[in-house]
Amino acid sequence: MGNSTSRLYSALAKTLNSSTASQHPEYLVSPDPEHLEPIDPKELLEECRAVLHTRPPRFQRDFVDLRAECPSSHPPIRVMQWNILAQALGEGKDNFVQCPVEALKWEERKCLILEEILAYQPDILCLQEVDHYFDTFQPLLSRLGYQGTFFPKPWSPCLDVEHNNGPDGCALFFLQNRFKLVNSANIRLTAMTLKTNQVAIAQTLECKESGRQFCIAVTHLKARTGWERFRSAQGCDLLQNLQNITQGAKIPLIVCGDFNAEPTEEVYKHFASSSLNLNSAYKLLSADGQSEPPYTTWKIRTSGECRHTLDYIWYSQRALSVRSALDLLTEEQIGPNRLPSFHYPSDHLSLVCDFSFNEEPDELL
Ligand SMILES: NC(=O)C1=CN([C@@H]2O[C@H](COP(=O)(O)OP(=O)(O)OC[C@H]3O[C@@H](n4cnc5c(N)ncnc54)[C@H](OP(=O)(O)O)[C@@H]3O)[C@@H](O)[C@H]2O)C=CC1
Ligand SMILES: [Mg+2]
Repeated sequence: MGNSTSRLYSALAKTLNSSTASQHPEYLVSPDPEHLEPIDPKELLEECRAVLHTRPPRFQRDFVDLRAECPSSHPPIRVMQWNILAQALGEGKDNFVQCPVEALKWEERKCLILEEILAYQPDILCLQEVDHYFDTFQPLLSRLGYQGTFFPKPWSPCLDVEHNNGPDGCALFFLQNRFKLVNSANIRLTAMTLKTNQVAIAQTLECKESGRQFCIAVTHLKARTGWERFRSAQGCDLLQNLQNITQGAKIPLIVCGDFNAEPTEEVYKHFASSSLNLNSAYKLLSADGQSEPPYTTWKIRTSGECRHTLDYIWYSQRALSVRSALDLLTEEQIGPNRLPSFHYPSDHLSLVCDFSFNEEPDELL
């Protein structure tokens, strides 16, 4: 084993073993300063693949070119949106009846999540249902060059699960060599003036190459049927916050989230028709550019099969262009037992887009 490999092994092994080594809740343990040196992403990927050697290989997903003729002097901004499935919810609450419990083992599922992130190397990572921020994602991703922010849900349902790892919440990571943080806001969403259990993070970033600023936000709205009006109110509150943060749509905006709402719902319509002038990036994968994908989550619960489009990447359509988007897994790849599985770690698919700034001046938002 070479030096770099053994160094790397200790990095991943440390996060794997931290729960047994600590007397404190795992999520409260600060990373050991000795383990903060940079990691080579290729080496971490190899390490993850070694842990996953008994699992089937990852599925191939291709990027679809959406604006091949779009000339840009700057590299695109790659954004990943992903509800990674909280470990406590997957094991204790979600009731994925066709998913074997062994497929949910954190030691391996963690590596599947990291493998997905390392495979696409996003510049910005917007995650929901993160209940391993402090012990896993923050230490590892910071060593890969990301700056992270975590905002837990005030009353995370993870806390009801025995042997939980702390609350779940939204996390936002960006590559420090590409962006400078200008402004950051943790938002507890309200619904009709009442404080709710759902949160968002919104950050204004400046591209180090182009000097251009934009706002990136991540959220996870209230789940379940019967809560449509509640989600709609949460969406209105988020839009109002984003109006203020973008100085009335002067700053280009990208909003990633698990909205827990189909495109037919009111909250989707609020986002599609807002004065922020947003479009949903994954619509561009459809033949007419007007239809959302047929699913972004697909699972089987005791109540039956749930196939829904709930996850979105919204963007300021006059200021930004989507250069490409990562295709979804096909029904055949997802398989008859649906998600999560030995192949794929979450019940939600990751969405990944490459954005570039349009050449037009900012007033054309
Ligand atoms: N201690 C206290 O005083 C309080 C505790 N709580 C706890 O929080 C919970 C509610 O929190 P809230 O944030 O409103 O939760 P949500 O209704 O938004 O759902 C929470 C999670 O459950 C998942 N989920 C969705 N549908 C189902 C389903 N059919 N079966 C199992 N899981 C599902 C969601 O995943 P996805 O988004 O992927 O669909 C989501 O991550 C309560 O059940 C309680 O446990 C809440 C308030 C106060
Ligand atoms: Mg969930």
